[in-house]
Amino acid sequence: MHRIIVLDDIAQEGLDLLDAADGVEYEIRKKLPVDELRTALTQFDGAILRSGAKLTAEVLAGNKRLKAIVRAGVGTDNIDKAAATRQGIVVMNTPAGNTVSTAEHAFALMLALSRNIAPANQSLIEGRWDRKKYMGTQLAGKTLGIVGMGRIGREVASRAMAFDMTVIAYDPFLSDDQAAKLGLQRAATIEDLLPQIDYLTVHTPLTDETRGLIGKDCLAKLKPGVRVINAARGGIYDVDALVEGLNSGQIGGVALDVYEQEPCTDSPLFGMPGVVCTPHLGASTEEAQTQVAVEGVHLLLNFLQTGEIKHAVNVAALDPKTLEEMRGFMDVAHRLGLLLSQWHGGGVDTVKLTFRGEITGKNTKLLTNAFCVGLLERALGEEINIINAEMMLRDRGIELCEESHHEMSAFASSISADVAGGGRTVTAGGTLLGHNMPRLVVLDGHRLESYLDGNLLVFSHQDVPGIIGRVGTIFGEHNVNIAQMAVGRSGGEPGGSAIGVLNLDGLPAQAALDAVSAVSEITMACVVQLPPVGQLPSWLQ
Ligand SMILES: NC(=O)c1ccc[n+]([C@@H]2O[C@H](COP(=O)([O-])OP(=O)(O)OC[C@H]3O[C@@H](n4cnc5c(N)ncnc54)[C@H](O)[C@@H]3O)[C@@H](O)[C@H]2O)c1
Ligand SMILES: O=C(O)CC[C@@H](O)C(=O)O
Repeated sequence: MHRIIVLDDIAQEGLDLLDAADGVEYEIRKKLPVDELRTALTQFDGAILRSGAKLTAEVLAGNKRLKAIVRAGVGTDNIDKAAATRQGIVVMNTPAGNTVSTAEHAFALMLALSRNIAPANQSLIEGRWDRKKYMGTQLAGKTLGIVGMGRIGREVASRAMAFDMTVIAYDPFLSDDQAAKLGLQRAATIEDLLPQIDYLTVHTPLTDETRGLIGKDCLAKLKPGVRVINAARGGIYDVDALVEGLNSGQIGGVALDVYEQEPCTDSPLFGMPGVVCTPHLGASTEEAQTQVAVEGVHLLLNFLQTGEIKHAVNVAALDPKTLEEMRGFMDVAHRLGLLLSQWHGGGVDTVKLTFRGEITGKNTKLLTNAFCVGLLERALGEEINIINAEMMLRDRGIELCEESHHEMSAFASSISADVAGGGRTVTAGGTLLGHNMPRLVVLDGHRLESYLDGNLLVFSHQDVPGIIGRVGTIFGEHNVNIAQMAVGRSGGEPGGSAIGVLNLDGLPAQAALDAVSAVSEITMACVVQLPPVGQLPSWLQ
């Protein structure tokens, strides 16, 4: 049974889907204090929320059950994504469901500012007929500056053009070609845009870069009387600068839907002339809320029931078809990680992964993540999965580098990994035979073909006659059956170094290992434990 917690109001259509889903139960728990929220979250597999609940690092700390968080909406700034990633929790959003509603709200705010809708309404209901006082400006013929030309920015732009406005936009990802296709002008920098516009609207996420993006310096570059709108995130405009600009007349009007701290019932801007504010209503339409709730619930159910990852903001997407295609090689990568963590022995500083052949045409990030899980899971146990593995590795100061070479080696596709640290570098290469037969094909420069399956004895030795026989005898004496055996020599010539890999039916006793290690030609021997072939970790099933 998958348990889902609903942390904010979501549309009934979304709840109906939860009611109808097999093997799912849900609880609606809103506005929980931090301690209760932390405890509650430990009892659920998935969570769905809007912008009300705050999933901080503190709230997620120590949670071993939660696997997915879905934001029914766009902005995920109320979720600590680094903390979620570290705990292996996938965070997904519904990027497009409220785009049009939010663009329309930004536009409504722009119109409200231009025609003094809010103060004129207030004055009328207070008994005055102030037609002269509320003289407005028309939008046609004016220039709108848009910072952030993603989904919402583009919808605002097309509406502005329909109102006969000129649009100038700044977005680091907007090219001249795209701007031309959209019928607008591209500004190379925000500073270039500011002196040319009559209205300014921002449609960026709140990031370290956009926090305080429009502050005193920027506002000073505006034409006097410019009207500014924010239906993106509080914090993008500097509120003190807005107050100062309104007082000096540099700014003609301010419309806000969003605030640095929400809920926000107190702001120096509230009540100032020329200010109109709404309580984060951009996405509050029936249409948007139905879309984000339905899409969000589908995302959560699909993830919990099939492992599909779509619209994730902290990991690569993983749909069932890709998982099916990649499962075999992800299994190889995971087994190589497990093997090298045991063969290296610990104290890893760097990891280099090389992908060759056909597999490079696929999403090799999945292979990287699967390898990292294998490398770390003996140390970190069930806490690690393909969502958090790379971050966990980097958090431990381990450098990771990945290379892809389209040309094939001896195999249609192969993965090789170099793991270095503490003065020792170990290398393993693997491939997949058929759909589900993972093979080790190189170990520390020695070519071989060994099953990546179950308990292995790996031993490096001098390539002289009699070694295999002696190891076989020792294991015979200790009643350990050898199921398969592979030996590889460096350079292919006899007499150099060699590596043996034995697949054992059981784990050898320490006395057997000591006896093997005591053979003078054996330089190193180690038992490597891998899952039996066909036994997949939960994230690969
Ligand atoms: N008021 C609401 O209810 C409401 C509803 C939906 C979304 N939002 C907010 O609107 C934001 C935008 O939503 P979207 O769907 O258009 O997102 P989006 O990802 O499609 O677009 C964001 C754009 O901002 C650009 N950008 C990022 N940093 C920038 C910078 N420093 N300068 C200029 N451009 C920059 C990006 O390149 C991208 O094109 C969301 O992040 C969310 O916070 C608010
Ligand atoms: O949940 C809401 O209504 C706010 C949504 C909006 O801010 C978003 O980022 O999608």
